[in-house]
Amino acid sequence: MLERLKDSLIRSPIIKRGEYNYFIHPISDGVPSIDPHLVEEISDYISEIADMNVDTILTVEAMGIPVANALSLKTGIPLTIVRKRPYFLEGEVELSQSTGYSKGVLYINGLKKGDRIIIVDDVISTGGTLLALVKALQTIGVEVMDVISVIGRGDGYLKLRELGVEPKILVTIDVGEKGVEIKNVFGNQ
Ligand SMILES: O=P(O)(O)OC[C@H]1O[C@H](OP(=O)(O)OP(=O)(O)O)[C@H](O)[C@@H]1O
Ligand SMILES: Nc1nc2[nH]cnc2c(=O)[nH]1
Repeated sequence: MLERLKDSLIRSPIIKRGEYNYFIHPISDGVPSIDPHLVEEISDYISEIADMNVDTILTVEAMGIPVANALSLKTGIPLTIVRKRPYFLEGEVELSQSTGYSKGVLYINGLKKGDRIIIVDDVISTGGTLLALVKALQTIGVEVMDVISVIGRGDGYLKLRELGVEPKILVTIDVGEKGVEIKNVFGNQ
């Protein structure tokens, strides 16, 4: 399972962002191009393992969008995108995001107390993005039914356990200067 994802990951080129070994992959970067069959393989798999009894699929700009949109089209569930710029709408929630190589601010619009959602993102590394996002969602009173990341590296995902969330990571990798190795595939117990 997830053969296209695994095969494409082990071919990912690595660049340095400071000291950080950054892998470049279509799902996380849109580079060189995104194979729709790869996106379909991933969104099909997510629809089978996630709680899809939700009001909306939530993703984070930018690279969570291709997979989350495919899942939305497949299930007919609306897509909500957390943006990197404000809209100043009533109830907009601002949160700061940090990753292994960047810091930023995110803005949530369109969610209200009691909404049931799943979060779909492309990568979890330090866990900084999803930790801040889940904390903000919990203050709104949104019910986070599942957190899915297509790709996982490092142990940052453990931070989410402080919030009572166990993310479902489809493929866990190791990233060295030489390349990407597959560590685990979700469901491969
Ligand atoms: O677990 P973390 O260390 O937080 O890293 C994961 C985040 O990094 C990437 O986002 P980025 O802000 O690089 O933006 P992009 O999606 O626009 O590439 C990715 O889309 C995740 O949201
Ligand atoms: N493409 C990509 N996205 C990331 N997000 C966090 N770490 C990484 C990485 O190494 N590569």
